[in-house]
Amino acid sequence: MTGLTPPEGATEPVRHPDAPAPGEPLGAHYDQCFGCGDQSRGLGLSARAGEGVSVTADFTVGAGHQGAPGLAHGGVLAAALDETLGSLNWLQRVIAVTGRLETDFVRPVPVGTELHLEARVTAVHGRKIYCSAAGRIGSPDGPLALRAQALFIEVRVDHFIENGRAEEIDAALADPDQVKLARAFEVNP
Ligand SMILES: CCCCCCCC/C=C\CCCCCCCC(=O)SCCNC(=O)CCNC(=O)[C@H](O)C(C)(C)COP(=O)(O)OP(=O)(O)OC[C@H]1O[C@@H](n2cnc3c(N)ncnc32)[C@H](O)[C@@H]1OP(=O)(O)O
Repeated sequence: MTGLTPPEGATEPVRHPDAPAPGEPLGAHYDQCFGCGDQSRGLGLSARAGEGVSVTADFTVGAGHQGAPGLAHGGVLAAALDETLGSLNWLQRVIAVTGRLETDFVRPVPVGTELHLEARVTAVHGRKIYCSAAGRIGSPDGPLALRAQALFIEVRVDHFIENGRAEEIDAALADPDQVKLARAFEVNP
């Protein structure tokens, strides 16, 4: 029992009526995010809305992402999967954080690789959002390098306000664009 199998009574995911159209870039949820933000040491990952409750994202493995010589670090690849899965929030207009992430590393990923990621929600049960993701080398149809199953848990904005370091939370709360973005996720139809 891994906690990654949707229980009886789980339902199909619902695409929010105001979700970005398929192909539309999702942008960063926070400019200091390691995954999608504007950080020199980050992944610089850019995600786009897909069909249904799915997203795609591209990420180029840089020299700063190595584990073994010339190869991507597994933790960095897991972070890229995590970020892509996190982008599914935009399609559902709920805020959710990773509870569990199980990753299969299927083949090594060399530095310089353009990794094409895809993630989708498979089922929802209360606050629990069951998702899967994959990463392919070179093109969306390229060789499979990564596979993941995940459980995200829906939270309120207060999750960040109560738990984040005061310095960054105060700055985020003083930024009207950031507040607007965060609150938009909490208004459901
Ligand atoms: C204006 C200022 C603010 C600005 C805000 C900015 C906008 C933000 C927008 C978007 C942000 C998205 C960011 C995406 C980034 C990429 C994704 C990440 O990396 S997220 C970071 C890594 N993850 C964590 O840090 C979670 C740490 N964990 C926790 O905080 C808690 O454990 C949490 C919230 C996950 C659950 O805690 P509970 O107290 O709320 O709920 P309980 O009752 O424990 O769990 C609910 C249900 O889920 C199951 N569950 C929880 N964790 C599980 C696990 N690991 N495996 C299996 N089941 C689990 C439980 O068994 C329970 O199930 P049953 O309802 O009883 O059936």
